[in-house]
Amino acid sequence: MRSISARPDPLDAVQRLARIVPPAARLWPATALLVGDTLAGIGFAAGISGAVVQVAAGWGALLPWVVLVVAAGMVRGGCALLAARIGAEAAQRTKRGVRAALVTDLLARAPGGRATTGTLLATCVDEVEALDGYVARFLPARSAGALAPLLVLAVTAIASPIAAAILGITLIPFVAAMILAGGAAAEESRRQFGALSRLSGLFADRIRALPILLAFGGEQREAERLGTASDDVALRTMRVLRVAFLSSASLEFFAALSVALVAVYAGFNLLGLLPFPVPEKLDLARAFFVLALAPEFYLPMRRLAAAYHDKQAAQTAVERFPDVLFAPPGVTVAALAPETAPRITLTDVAIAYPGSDAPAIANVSIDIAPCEIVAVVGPSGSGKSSLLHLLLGLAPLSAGRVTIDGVDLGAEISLAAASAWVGQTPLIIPATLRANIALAWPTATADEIEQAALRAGLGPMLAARGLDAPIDARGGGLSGGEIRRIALARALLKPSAVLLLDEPTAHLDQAGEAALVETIRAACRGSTTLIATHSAVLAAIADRIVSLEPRA
Ligand SMILES: Nc1ncnc2c1ncn2[C@@H]1O[C@H](COP(=O)(O)OP(=O)(O)OP(=O)(O)O)[C@@H](O)[C@H]1O
Repeated sequence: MRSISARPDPLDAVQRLARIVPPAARLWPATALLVGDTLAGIGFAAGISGAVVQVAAGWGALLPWVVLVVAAGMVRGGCALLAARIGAEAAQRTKRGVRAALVTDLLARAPGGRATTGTLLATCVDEVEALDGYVARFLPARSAGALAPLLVLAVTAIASPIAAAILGITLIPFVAAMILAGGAAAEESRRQFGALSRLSGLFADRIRALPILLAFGGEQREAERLGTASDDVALRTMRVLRVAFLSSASLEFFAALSVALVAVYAGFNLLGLLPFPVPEKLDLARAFFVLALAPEFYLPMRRLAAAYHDKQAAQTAVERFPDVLFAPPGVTVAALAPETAPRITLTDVAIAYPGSDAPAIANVSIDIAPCEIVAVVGPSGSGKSSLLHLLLGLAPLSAGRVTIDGVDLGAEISLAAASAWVGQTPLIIPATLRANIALAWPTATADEIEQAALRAGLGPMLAARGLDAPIDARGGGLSGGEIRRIALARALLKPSAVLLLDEPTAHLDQAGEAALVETIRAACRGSTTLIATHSAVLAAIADRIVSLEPRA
C-alpha cells in the first residue's frame, strides 16, 4: 500500500511551522557559530582596550593585543560565513522537502476545488521560498539572541556592574519596539503575500489561456487586470518596506542610545566627573573594554530583529499551504493494488460533490466479476465519469459501499495504483511523445513504449515525427484523436489489474474507432474493465452494459 494523502488537522501558523521546518535545536552548529562570533567580539573588545593602554609602552607590549584584535576579527568573519552556509543548506533541505510534499499532494488531489493552477504554482514556488530566511537566518539568530547577550552582560558586569545595569535597562524599550514592529510587519506581510499570490496566479493562468484570450479579443482587459494586480503588489511591498525601515530605525536608535549612555558613564567615571556617587572607579582599560563591548550586547538582537521579517513571512506562507501537509504521521490514504483482476462490487453507491445540491449518482449497484468488461452508458451528465473517478479516489463516496475483492474502498483507499486509466481530458506534459507515454509507467523500455504507441494507433505519427517529437504543454500540434491515442498508449503500457476507460474513442472517425476497439478488446483481456462510453460500437465489446439514468 502506498501513502498518497492525509487527513487535515487544524493547526495555527506556529504549529504548522514546527511541523515542517527543522527544530531550532537541529541548527545548533549555526547557533554555536553565532555565539562563537560574540565570544570573538569579547576578545576583540579586550584586544582594543589592551592596545589602547599599551600604546605608549612600545611595539613589544602592543603586539600581543594587536594579534588578539586581528585573530578575533578573522574568527568573526569565519563564524559569520560558516553560520550563513549551514543555515542556507538547512533552508535548502527544508524547501526541497516541502516542495516535494506539496507536489505529491497536488498530484494526488481530486480535480476541482477553488485553487487555480496559477495560485498552486505560486504556493509551490514563491510561498515555499519564504521559508528560506526563517530557517537560514531567523532560527539560528533566535537561539543565539537568547544566549549571546547574556554572555556579554556577564562579562560587562565583571568589568563594570553599572555599565551592565545601563545595558540591561535600555533593553526594555528595545524589546518593546521589536514587539510593536513585529506585529505591524506581520499584518503587512500577510497582505503582501495575498497580493503576490493573486498576481502570480493571474499571470500563470492567463499565459495558459493566451490563445483563447487572443481569439476572443480579451487581451486588453486581461492586461489591465494584470496591471492592477502588479500595482497592488508594488503598494503592499512598499508598505512592508516602510514598516521594516521604521522598525530598524527605532531599534538602531535604542541600540545607539545604550552605547552612548555607556560611553558617557565610562568617560565621566574615568575623569571623576560624575555628578552622583557610584560604588566603582574605572581605569582606562576597563572603561575602554566596556565601551568596546557595548555594541556587542545589541548585535545578536539586531540580527534577530533583521530576521524577524523572515519569521512573519514564513508564518504567513504556511497559513496558505494546504492542510494536508501538516497531518500527523500515520494518518494516510492508501492505494489498493491487487495483482490479479479483482471483483469490484458497488452497493447503493452515491457520489455528491461538495457544494452541489444533487448527487451526481445515487443508488447505483453493480457487481463486476474478475476479468469482466462492463460498459457504462447513459446521457451526458448521468455520472459515468464520476463512477470511474470514485474508484480512482478522485470523487467522494457519499453513501453506499464499494468493495474490491471484499476489501472496502472507503474515503481513505483508492484503486489508482492498480488501474490503467484513460481520462476524458488527458494530461499532456511539455516533453517528447516518448516521455508523455512513459508517464504511466516510467520504468518501461523503449521497445515497450513503441509497441504501446503502435497498438494505440499512433503508427502514422511515429512514422512522420518519431517518438522523440517534442510536444508543448497545450498539446499543440496534436489532434484531439492523437491526444486520446496517447492516453490509450499510456493505459496499454501500464501493467494493471483494472482498466478504467472514459470515452477512449471520442474524437475518432469510424475507421479509427473500429481499429481501436479491437486494440481495446485485446487490452481488456485479463483485467477487470469499466468503459464509460457513448459509442455503441465500443459498448458492444463489453460482457455487460450498465445504463445510468440522468438525475433531475
Ligand atoms: N468535480 C466536480 N465537482 C462538482 N460537480 C461535478 C464534478 N464532476 C462532475 N460533476 C457533476 O456531476 C455530474 C455527472 O458528471 P459526469 O462527468 O460524471 O457525467 P458523465 O456521464 O461522464 O458526462 P459526459 O457523458 O458528458 O462525460 C454532472 O452534473 C457534473 O456537472
